[in-house]
Amino acid sequence: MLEMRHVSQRFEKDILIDQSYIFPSIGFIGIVGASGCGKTTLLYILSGLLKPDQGEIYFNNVPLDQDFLAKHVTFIRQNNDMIASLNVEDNIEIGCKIANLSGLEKLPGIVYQLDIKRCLKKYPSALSVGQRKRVSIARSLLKASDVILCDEPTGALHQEAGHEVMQMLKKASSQALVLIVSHDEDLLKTYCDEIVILENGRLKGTTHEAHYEIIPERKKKHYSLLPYAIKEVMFRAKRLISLICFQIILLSCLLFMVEGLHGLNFAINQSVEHAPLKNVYLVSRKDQEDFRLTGSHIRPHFQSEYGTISQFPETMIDVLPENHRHIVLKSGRMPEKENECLISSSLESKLKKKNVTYMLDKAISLQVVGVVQEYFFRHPTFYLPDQFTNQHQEYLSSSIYEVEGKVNLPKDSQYVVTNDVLQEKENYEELVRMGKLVGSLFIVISLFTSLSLMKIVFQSIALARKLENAILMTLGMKFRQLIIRFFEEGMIIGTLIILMSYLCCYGIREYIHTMTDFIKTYHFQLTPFVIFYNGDFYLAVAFIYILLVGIMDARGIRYVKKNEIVDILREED
Ligand SMILES: Nc1ncnc2c1ncn2[C@@H]1O[C@H](COP(=O)(O)OP(=O)(O)OP(=O)(O)O)[C@@H](O)[C@H]1O
Repeated sequence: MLEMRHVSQRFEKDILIDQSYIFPSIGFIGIVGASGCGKTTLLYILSGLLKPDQGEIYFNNVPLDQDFLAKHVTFIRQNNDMIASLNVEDNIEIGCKIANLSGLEKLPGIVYQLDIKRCLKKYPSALSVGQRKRVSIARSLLKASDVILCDEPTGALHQEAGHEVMQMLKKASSQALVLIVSHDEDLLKTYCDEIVILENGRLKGTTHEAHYEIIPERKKKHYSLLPYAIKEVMFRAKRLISLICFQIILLSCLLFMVEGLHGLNFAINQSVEHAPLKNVYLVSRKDQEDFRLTGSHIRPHFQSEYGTISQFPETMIDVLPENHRHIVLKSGRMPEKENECLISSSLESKLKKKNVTYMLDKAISLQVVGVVQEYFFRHPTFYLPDQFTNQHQEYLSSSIYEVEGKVNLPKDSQYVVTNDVLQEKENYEELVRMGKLVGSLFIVISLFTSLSLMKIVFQSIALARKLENAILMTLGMKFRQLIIRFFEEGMIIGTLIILMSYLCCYGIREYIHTMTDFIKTYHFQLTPFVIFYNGDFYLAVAFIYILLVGIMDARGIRYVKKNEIVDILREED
């Protein structure tokens, strides 16, 4: 039983003046009145969508709460009361799903009764006005609404269809209170049990005796509205496609840049780790004078530059350290005799035969017995064994010493200590640091730009969906549910973008892997599927990004303020 107690409402004029009225629990009641007298406003007040200036509405002697609309009411409007992204079946079921009411199994019977089976998979845009009304009535029947509020349901229908709708509503009124606003008094007189006239803020009709009944609680069933969010995203795909593509390109670039820098760092470290001379320090005096430095793992520097390898005049010649366990050979073995040597892998392809000639004071024949694996640093080098220098003492310097290992280095500050490998590492690291700085700047600027773009797109979509969201609220959707819906949609879009970006990035990596020379040099380490050591980074990026897109989309809720629902609906009317 729906009851008004001392309800007053005023806009520019009085719509309702201290009105108390009791509607019956079931029955078909028509509401008539001059245009602009407030009939639609009365329906909004009775549904709970509009809080009156004064007074209160009671349903079964209880003031309306926020569940009233969802649980007990179906609002049938003259124009649009359907969700464009959902087909007819979803549009009928959504009433129950929003309110978490069971009873979906009744759908086939209701569809048959209203003769809309053929339309079930159609979208609202493909329906006639009459079919739309049938869908709205089906929604109210499926939900077993106690109150059905109809605002000019036959307004846009031709006569025959109007009668059909009235017959259906009449049938529904045997189990519910159907309140119908119409200008067609004859139609109302034909079908309605009673007619109430709204005039000068007063309701003229037969108010009923208070008769409260206990309405048994409807069986609850929890439904997820996520499938509807997915359908909404698909429905808006055309508007989102350019945004999504832009985001994918941007994110792929960012990920690829991070990958590149990360790979570069990795490759540099690996290169240092296995560089033959990584532990060899050259020690000289600041004044360049000769001196004597003795101790374990210390030897005079071999001045290899006094001679060249005849076939490779530009290459470097170094002496292998005593401790060479860290050296990785690509092929062959370590030298065991004085005339055996190693070459770095960048020389391998140029070496025609295993024997080379070292032009020192005389021509010395060397045999290449192994190839040193190179990582990031690529230096065409010949590595001579320690024994070789023993045979050519005249080339040992007395002003530069080679010291293996940091612990053996002299502490005195008059010495100059250098290590080519570490020096090179520092130089490259400096470059990577600069790359990171520029990269971070690029990331911040492009993220800011792309998020601003996203904001504009989401804003325009949210504005276009104002009416649809208001309709969802007339179906009983609560503000909280609407925020979650927006948020879910944003997360779906974010997830889509992230997955596509990772795939795209993975694709680029795979492509680069086909360029073997490049990859040998730069060692890209892309791990888009969050498996390896930088997995945490990708997971964090994905999580933050998806959350951010969800929040940005949820901000669209500000265009559907609770107290503006009625205004949005009125704008459409
Ligand atoms: N939210 C609002 N803000 C300001 N004025 C409003 C608002 N809602 C309704 N009105 C005004 O209240 C009056 C009643 O409007 P309402 O739409 O309820 O009348 P109605 O009887 O349904 O009219 P019609 O029969 O032409 O559809 C109108 O003058 C309208 O402009």
